[in-house]
Amino acid sequence: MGSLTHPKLPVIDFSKESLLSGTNSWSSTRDEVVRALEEYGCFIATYNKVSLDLHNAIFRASKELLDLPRETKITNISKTPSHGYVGQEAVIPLYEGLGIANATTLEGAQTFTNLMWPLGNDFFCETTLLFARLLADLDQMVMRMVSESYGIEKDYETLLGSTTYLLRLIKYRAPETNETNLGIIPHTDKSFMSILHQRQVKGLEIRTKEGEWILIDPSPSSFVVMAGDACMAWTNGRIEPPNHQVIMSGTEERYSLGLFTFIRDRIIQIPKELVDDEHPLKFKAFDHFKYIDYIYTDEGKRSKCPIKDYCAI
Ligand SMILES: O=C(O)CCC(=O)C(=O)O
Ligand SMILES: [Fe+2]
Repeated sequence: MGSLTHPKLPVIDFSKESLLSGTNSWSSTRDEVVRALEEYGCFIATYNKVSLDLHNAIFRASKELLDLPRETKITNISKTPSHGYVGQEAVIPLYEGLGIANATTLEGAQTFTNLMWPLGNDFFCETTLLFARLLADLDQMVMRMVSESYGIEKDYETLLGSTTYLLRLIKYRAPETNETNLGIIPHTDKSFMSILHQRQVKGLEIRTKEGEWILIDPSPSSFVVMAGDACMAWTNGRIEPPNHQVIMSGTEERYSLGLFTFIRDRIIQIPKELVDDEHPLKFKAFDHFKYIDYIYTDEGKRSKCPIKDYCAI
Protein backbone atom coordinates (compact mmCIF):
# COMPACT_ATOMS: atom_id res chain seq x y z
CA MET A 1 0.00 0.00 0.00
CA GLY A 2 1.63 3.26 -1.14
CA SER A 3 5.30 3.76 -1.88
CA LEU A 4 7.82 4.71 0.79
CA THR A 5 8.35 8.19 -0.56
CA HIS A 6 4.75 9.25 -1.15
CA PRO A 7 2.29 7.31 0.95
CA LYS A 8 -1.29 7.51 -0.31
CA LEU A 9 -4.50 6.60 1.43
CA PRO A 10 -6.37 3.57 0.11
CA VAL A 11 -9.22 4.55 -2.22
CA ILE A 12 -12.28 2.32 -1.84
CA ASP A 13 -15.18 2.30 -4.28
CA PHE A 14 -18.63 2.66 -2.71
CA SER A 15 -20.33 3.54 -6.00
CA LYS A 16 -20.74 -0.02 -7.22
CA GLU A 17 -24.39 -0.97 -7.74
CA SER A 18 -23.49 -4.51 -6.68
CA LEU A 19 -22.40 -3.45 -3.18
CA LEU A 20 -25.06 -5.39 -1.32
CA SER A 21 -24.64 -7.32 1.90
CA GLY A 22 -23.74 -10.96 1.24
CA THR A 23 -22.26 -10.48 -2.26
CA ASN A 24 -18.59 -11.03 -3.19
CA SER A 25 -18.25 -7.38 -3.91
CA TRP A 26 -19.45 -6.59 -0.38
CA SER A 27 -17.01 -8.96 1.31
CA SER A 28 -14.00 -7.82 -0.71
CA THR A 29 -14.87 -4.18 0.01
CA ARG A 30 -15.35 -5.06 3.69
CA ASP A 31 -11.86 -6.55 3.84
CA GLU A 32 -10.36 -3.46 2.19
CA VAL A 33 -12.21 -1.19 4.63
CA VAL A 34 -10.99 -3.02 7.72
CA ARG A 35 -7.42 -3.24 6.41
CA ALA A 36 -7.40 0.51 5.68
CA LEU A 37 -8.91 1.47 9.03
CA GLU A 38 -6.47 -0.72 10.95
CA GLU A 39 -3.50 0.64 9.03
CA TYR A 40 -4.41 4.32 8.55
CA GLY A 41 -7.48 4.94 10.71
CA CYS A 42 -9.12 6.26 7.54
CA PHE A 43 -9.52 5.87 3.78
CA ILE A 44 -10.93 7.68 0.77
CA ALA A 45 -14.39 6.50 -0.28
CA THR A 46 -15.57 7.24 -3.79
CA TYR A 47 -19.31 7.62 -3.50
CA ASN A 48 -21.38 8.84 -6.42
CA LYS A 49 -24.70 8.82 -4.53
CA VAL A 50 -23.66 12.40 -3.85
CA SER A 51 -24.07 13.76 -7.37
CA LEU A 52 -22.09 16.64 -8.81
CA ASP A 53 -25.27 18.75 -8.51
CA LEU A 54 -25.55 17.95 -4.80
CA HIS A 55 -21.84 18.63 -4.30
CA ASN A 56 -22.29 22.07 -5.87
CA ALA A 57 -25.52 22.70 -3.97
CA ILE A 58 -24.13 21.80 -0.54
CA PHE A 59 -21.20 24.19 -0.96
CA ARG A 60 -23.54 26.90 -2.20
CA ALA A 61 -25.66 26.32 0.91
CA SER A 62 -22.53 26.40 3.04
CA LYS A 63 -21.42 29.72 1.55
CA GLU A 64 -24.92 31.21 2.11
CA LEU A 65 -24.67 30.20 5.75
CA LEU A 66 -21.15 31.42 6.37
CA ASP A 67 -21.96 34.71 4.59
CA LEU A 68 -24.62 35.49 7.22
CA PRO A 69 -23.78 38.23 9.74
CA ARG A 70 -21.72 37.07 12.70
CA GLU A 71 -24.55 38.12 15.10
CA THR A 72 -26.75 35.50 13.45
CA LYS A 73 -24.12 32.77 13.30
CA ILE A 74 -23.23 33.02 16.99
CA THR A 75 -26.82 32.13 17.91
CA ASN A 76 -25.89 28.55 16.93
CA ILE A 77 -25.19 27.61 20.54
CA SER A 78 -24.85 24.03 21.77
CA LYS A 79 -24.69 22.47 25.23
CA THR A 80 -21.92 20.29 23.84
CA PRO A 81 -18.57 22.10 23.58
CA SER A 82 -17.50 22.83 19.97
CA HIS A 83 -20.80 21.59 18.46
CA GLY A 84 -22.20 25.06 17.84
CA TYR A 85 -20.62 28.13 16.24
CA VAL A 86 -16.83 28.33 16.44
CA GLY A 87 -15.01 31.31 14.96
CA GLN A 88 -12.31 33.91 15.53
CA GLU A 89 -10.52 31.70 18.06
CA ALA A 90 -7.00 32.89 18.92
CA VAL A 91 -5.28 29.57 18.13
CA ILE A 92 -7.16 29.00 14.85
CA PRO A 93 -8.01 32.49 13.54
CA LEU A 94 -8.68 31.29 10.00
CA TYR A 95 -11.34 28.77 11.04
CA GLU A 96 -15.07 29.33 11.17
CA GLY A 97 -17.71 26.63 11.45
CA LEU A 98 -21.28 25.89 12.48
CA GLY A 99 -22.82 22.60 13.54
CA ILE A 100 -26.24 21.21 12.66
CA ALA A 101 -27.29 18.84 15.44
CA ASN A 102 -29.40 15.80 14.47
CA ALA A 103 -28.65 16.70 10.87
CA THR A 104 -30.17 13.55 9.39
CA THR A 105 -33.60 14.31 10.87
CA LEU A 106 -36.09 16.73 9.35
CA GLU A 107 -36.52 18.31 12.77
CA GLY A 108 -32.78 18.88 13.18
CA ALA A 109 -32.46 20.44 9.73
CA GLN A 110 -35.54 22.63 10.23
CA THR A 111 -34.58 23.81 13.71
CA PHE A 112 -31.17 24.93 12.50
CA THR A 113 -32.52 26.51 9.30
CA ASN A 114 -35.19 28.47 11.17
CA LEU A 115 -32.63 29.71 13.67
CA MET A 116 -30.43 31.08 10.90
CA TRP A 117 -33.29 32.18 8.58
CA PRO A 118 -36.43 33.02 10.57
CA LEU A 119 -38.24 33.52 7.24
CA GLY A 120 -37.13 30.07 6.12
CA ASN A 121 -34.64 28.74 3.56
CA ASP A 122 -35.98 25.59 1.90
CA PHE A 123 -32.94 25.25 -0.32
CA PHE A 124 -30.59 25.15 2.66
CA CYS A 125 -32.80 22.82 4.69
CA GLU A 126 -33.39 20.31 1.89
CA THR A 127 -29.80 20.32 0.66
CA THR A 128 -28.18 19.76 4.06
CA LEU A 129 -30.73 17.11 5.00
CA LEU A 130 -30.20 15.12 1.80
CA PHE A 131 -26.41 15.44 2.04
CA ALA A 132 -26.33 14.37 5.71
CA ARG A 133 -28.60 11.39 5.00
CA LEU A 134 -26.52 10.14 2.09
CA LEU A 135 -23.33 10.40 4.15
CA ALA A 136 -25.03 8.65 7.07
CA ASP A 137 -25.85 5.78 4.67
CA LEU A 138 -22.16 5.60 3.80
CA ASP A 139 -21.19 5.67 7.48
CA GLN A 140 -23.61 2.85 8.26
CA MET A 141 -22.37 0.75 5.37
CA VAL A 142 -18.78 1.16 6.60
CA MET A 143 -19.70 0.36 10.19
CA ARG A 144 -21.72 -2.68 9.14
CA MET A 145 -18.62 -3.94 7.33
CA VAL A 146 -16.41 -3.31 10.36
CA SER A 147 -18.79 -5.00 12.76
CA GLU A 148 -19.31 -7.96 10.43
CA SER A 149 -15.58 -8.42 10.08
CA TYR A 150 -15.10 -8.39 13.87
CA GLY A 151 -18.22 -10.50 14.54
CA ILE A 152 -19.85 -7.74 16.59
CA GLU A 153 -22.94 -6.99 14.50
CA LYS A 154 -25.26 -7.13 17.53
CA ASP A 155 -23.17 -4.54 19.36
CA TYR A 156 -23.27 -2.29 16.35
CA GLU A 157 -27.05 -2.61 16.01
CA THR A 158 -27.50 -1.33 19.57
CA LEU A 159 -25.16 1.60 18.97
CA LEU A 160 -26.87 2.39 15.68
CA GLY A 161 -30.14 2.92 17.54
CA SER A 162 -28.42 5.62 19.62
CA THR A 163 -26.47 7.28 16.84
CA THR A 164 -26.79 11.00 16.26
CA TYR A 165 -25.16 12.96 13.45
CA LEU A 166 -23.62 16.42 13.56
CA LEU A 167 -23.02 18.16 10.23
CA ARG A 168 -20.37 20.87 10.41
CA LEU A 169 -20.06 23.48 7.68
CA ILE A 170 -16.62 25.00 7.74
CA LYS A 171 -14.79 27.88 6.08
CA TYR A 172 -11.14 28.83 6.36
CA ARG A 173 -10.15 32.27 5.19
CA ALA A 174 -6.74 32.73 3.55
CA PRO A 175 -4.06 33.93 5.96
CA GLU A 176 -2.90 37.53 5.86
CA THR A 177 0.80 38.33 5.63
CA ASN A 178 2.64 37.24 8.78
CA GLU A 179 -0.39 35.34 10.01
CA THR A 180 -0.37 31.60 10.80
CA ASN A 181 -1.31 29.32 7.91
CA LEU A 182 -2.61 26.67 10.29
CA GLY A 183 -6.33 26.22 9.58
CA ILE A 184 -6.92 23.61 12.26
CA ILE A 185 -4.31 22.27 14.66
CA PRO A 186 -3.28 18.58 14.57
CA HIS A 187 -5.94 16.53 16.36
CA THR A 188 -7.90 13.31 16.34
CA ASP A 189 -11.68 13.56 16.09
CA LYS A 190 -13.70 13.06 19.27
CA SER A 191 -16.50 11.45 17.25
CA PHE A 192 -17.20 7.77 16.74
CA MET A 193 -16.64 8.18 12.99
CA SER A 194 -16.24 11.22 10.73
CA ILE A 195 -16.78 11.72 7.02
CA LEU A 196 -15.05 14.75 5.51
CA HIS A 197 -15.62 16.44 2.19
CA GLN A 198 -13.91 19.44 0.65
CA ARG A 199 -14.31 21.81 -2.25
CA GLN A 200 -11.49 22.44 -4.73
CA VAL A 201 -9.05 24.14 -2.31
CA LYS A 202 -6.63 21.66 -0.69
CA GLY A 203 -5.38 21.88 2.87
CA LEU A 204 -6.39 18.71 4.73
CA GLU A 205 -3.39 16.59 5.75
CA ILE A 206 -3.58 13.22 7.49
CA ARG A 207 -0.67 11.65 9.35
CA THR A 208 0.32 8.03 8.85
CA LYS A 209 1.49 5.88 11.76
CA GLU A 210 5.03 6.41 10.42
CA GLY A 211 4.58 10.15 10.96
CA GLU A 212 4.28 11.29 7.33
CA TRP A 213 1.62 13.84 6.38
CA ILE A 214 -0.55 12.94 3.38
CA LEU A 215 -2.19 15.88 1.56
CA ILE A 216 -5.72 14.94 0.50
CA ASP A 217 -6.81 15.83 -3.05
CA PRO A 218 -10.33 17.21 -3.30
CA SER A 219 -12.81 15.67 -5.74
CA PRO A 220 -16.63 15.99 -5.87
CA SER A 221 -17.05 12.22 -5.41
CA SER A 222 -14.31 11.68 -2.77
CA PHE A 223 -14.98 11.48 0.95
CA VAL A 224 -12.53 10.83 3.75
CA VAL A 225 -13.96 8.22 6.11
CA MET A 226 -12.11 8.54 9.39
CA ALA A 227 -12.27 6.85 12.78
CA GLY A 228 -12.70 9.00 15.86
CA ASP A 229 -11.56 8.47 19.45
CA ALA A 230 -14.74 6.62 20.43
CA CYS A 231 -14.19 4.05 17.68
CA MET A 232 -10.75 3.25 19.07
CA ALA A 233 -12.19 2.49 22.50
CA TRP A 234 -15.11 0.50 21.07
CA THR A 235 -12.81 -1.67 18.92
CA ASN A 236 -10.57 -2.24 21.96
CA GLY A 237 -7.74 -0.37 20.23
CA ARG A 238 -7.86 -2.18 16.88
CA ILE A 239 -8.73 0.98 14.94
CA GLU A 240 -6.80 4.11 15.89
CA PRO A 241 -7.96 7.60 14.90
CA PRO A 242 -5.43 9.39 12.70
CA ASN A 243 -3.98 12.79 13.46
CA HIS A 244 -4.95 15.38 10.91
CA GLN A 245 -4.65 19.13 10.36
CA VAL A 246 -5.46 21.82 7.84
CA ILE A 247 -2.69 23.98 6.38
CA MET A 248 -3.79 26.89 4.23
CA SER A 249 -1.72 28.00 1.25
CA GLY A 250 -2.44 30.50 -1.49
CA THR A 251 -5.01 33.24 -1.33
CA GLU A 252 -8.25 31.32 -1.83
CA GLU A 253 -10.64 30.59 1.01
CA ARG A 254 -11.43 26.95 1.69
CA TYR A 255 -14.79 25.28 2.36
CA SER A 256 -15.16 21.85 3.91
CA LEU A 257 -17.84 19.70 5.53
CA GLY A 258 -17.81 17.02 8.17
CA LEU A 259 -20.49 14.55 9.20
CA PHE A 260 -19.63 13.38 12.71
CA THR A 261 -21.21 10.36 14.41
CA PHE A 262 -21.88 10.41 18.15
CA ILE A 263 -23.58 7.93 20.48
CA ARG A 264 -26.19 9.54 22.71
CA ASP A 265 -27.84 8.20 25.90
CA ARG A 266 -26.13 4.84 25.80
CA ILE A 267 -22.99 3.62 27.52
CA ILE A 268 -20.53 2.30 24.95
CA GLN A 269 -19.43 -1.17 26.05
CA ILE A 270 -16.36 -2.80 24.54
CA PRO A 271 -17.69 -5.95 22.80
CA LYS A 272 -16.58 -9.11 24.59
CA GLU A 273 -15.74 -10.68 21.21
CA LEU A 274 -12.82 -8.24 20.99
CA VAL A 275 -11.33 -9.28 24.31
CA ASP A 276 -9.22 -12.42 24.78
CA ASP A 277 -5.80 -13.46 26.08
CA GLU A 278 -4.08 -11.90 23.12
CA HIS A 279 -6.21 -8.74 23.32
CA PRO A 280 -6.79 -7.84 26.97
CA LEU A 281 -9.49 -5.26 27.67
CA LYS A 282 -7.94 -1.82 27.09
CA PHE A 283 -10.90 0.52 27.70
CA LYS A 284 -13.68 0.85 30.22
CA ALA A 285 -17.29 1.35 29.15
CA PHE A 286 -17.96 5.07 28.70
CA ASP A 287 -20.52 7.71 27.84
CA HIS A 288 -19.61 9.50 24.60
CA PHE A 289 -21.01 12.93 25.52
CA LYS A 290 -19.46 12.80 29.00
CA TYR A 291 -16.19 12.14 27.20
CA ILE A 292 -16.70 15.28 25.07
CA ASP A 293 -17.33 17.29 28.25
CA TYR A 294 -14.15 15.83 29.76
CA ILE A 295 -12.03 17.04 26.82
CA TYR A 296 -12.90 20.63 27.72
CA THR A 297 -12.00 20.32 31.39
CA ASP A 298 -8.53 21.54 32.49
CA GLU A 299 -7.34 17.96 32.74
CA GLY A 300 -8.75 17.06 29.34
CA LYS A 301 -7.17 20.11 27.71
CA ARG A 302 -3.75 19.17 29.10
CA SER A 303 -4.03 15.54 28.00
CA LYS A 304 -1.99 14.29 25.01
CA CYS A 305 -4.47 11.47 24.46
CA PRO A 306 -7.75 12.28 26.21
CA ILE A 307 -9.58 9.06 25.29
CA LYS A 308 -6.83 7.05 27.02
CA ASP A 309 -6.75 9.35 30.02
CA TYR A 310 -10.54 9.23 30.20
CA CYS A 311 -11.28 5.53 29.94
CA ALA A 312 -8.20 3.38 29.26
CA ILE A 313 -7.52 0.54 31.69
O1 LIG B 1 -11.55 21.02 7.09
C1 LIG B 1 -11.22 19.84 7.04
O2 LIG B 1 -10.99 19.28 5.97
C2 LIG B 1 -11.04 19.04 8.31
C3 LIG B 1 -11.87 19.51 9.46
C4 LIG B 1 -11.63 18.72 10.71
O3 LIG B 1 -10.67 18.02 10.85
C5 LIG B 1 -12.61 18.77 11.83
O4 LIG B 1 -13.55 19.58 11.79
O5 LIG B 1 -12.45 17.98 12.79
FE1 LIG C 1 -10.95 16.63 12.52
